[in-house]
Amino acid sequence: MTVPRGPADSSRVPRFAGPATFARLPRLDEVGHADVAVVGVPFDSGVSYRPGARFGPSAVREASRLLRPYHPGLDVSPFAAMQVADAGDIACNPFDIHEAVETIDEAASGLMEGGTRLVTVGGDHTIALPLLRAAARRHGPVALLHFDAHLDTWDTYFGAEYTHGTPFRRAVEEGILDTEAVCHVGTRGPLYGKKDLEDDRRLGFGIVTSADVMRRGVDEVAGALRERIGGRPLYVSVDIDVLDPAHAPGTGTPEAGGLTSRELLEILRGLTGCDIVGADVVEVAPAYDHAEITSVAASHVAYDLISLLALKEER
Ligand SMILES: N=C(N)NCCCC(=O)O
Ligand SMILES: [Zn+2]
Ligand SMILES: [Zn+2]
Repeated sequence: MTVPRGPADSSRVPRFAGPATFARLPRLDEVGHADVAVVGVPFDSGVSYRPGARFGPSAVREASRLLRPYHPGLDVSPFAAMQVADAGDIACNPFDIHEAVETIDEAASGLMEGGTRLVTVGGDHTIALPLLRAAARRHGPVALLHFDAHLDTWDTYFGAEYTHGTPFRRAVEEGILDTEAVCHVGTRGPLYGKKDLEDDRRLGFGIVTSADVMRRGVDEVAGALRERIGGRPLYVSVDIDVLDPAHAPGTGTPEAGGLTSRELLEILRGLTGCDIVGADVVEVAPAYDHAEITSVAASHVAYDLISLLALKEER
């Protein structure tokens, strides 16, 4: 039997028919081994404000039905260049965050055996910590590009160490990030105090704010990021709230003054040549969405990340 590859043929099966996998790709159990697996983590017990990101993975899969096989901006057909499959969802405990973090780490590590790279769809930002642990176990401390309205380097909320506002402080404490190359992109909005920024700087992070992107432009920003990252193994974490609420209303902690989806996609496309070892797209909360604005944006972000991985495969 031939192993399926790439999306179902949309001239034979309408895009809107059948159960949703990401981009109508085959399931991992149908292909055996994948170069890249898209995996959902329907977990949102770490949120500090609006809940609902547990429904992100299924919303992003639904919104990804219209993605097409060729990426003109990057000149690549990602699903032809490599085997990309949908690994389904990691089922984790919604009542016990510590257990969920362990489950995500173990499941991600299992999926990465044999060299599969993961593009994970959340879920709230808590999940980045176990995903980084799994990435670092395989690659050593990784460089991090973190697209977000928020720093997510706060210490604790209500005494809790694992929340969607704290994954990157934990990651630095654990030594799983290469702090020579860790950077937030798109941050903005009110903070708890000036100390948030001082702590963040002390942890090693660079910041390109949302306003910096507007003033400097996407090409200059992407060039500077590329230079800082160099040849290091790179993890890319995209909190969809990096986008302006006009471009991504369906999220839990929206902040005015964000990136456009065009700016975000163009910065990502500027990362060609970086050694991306894993990525996530998190914080899509479909209950606050309209007309799939947010889940369509997230599906395109995931598609661009997969396309960058495909370019790496082609070289
Ligand atoms: N959306 C994420 N990941 N974090 C937001 C935390 C903001 C706060 O609770 O103040
Ligand atoms: Zn955020
Ligand atoms: Zn975040």
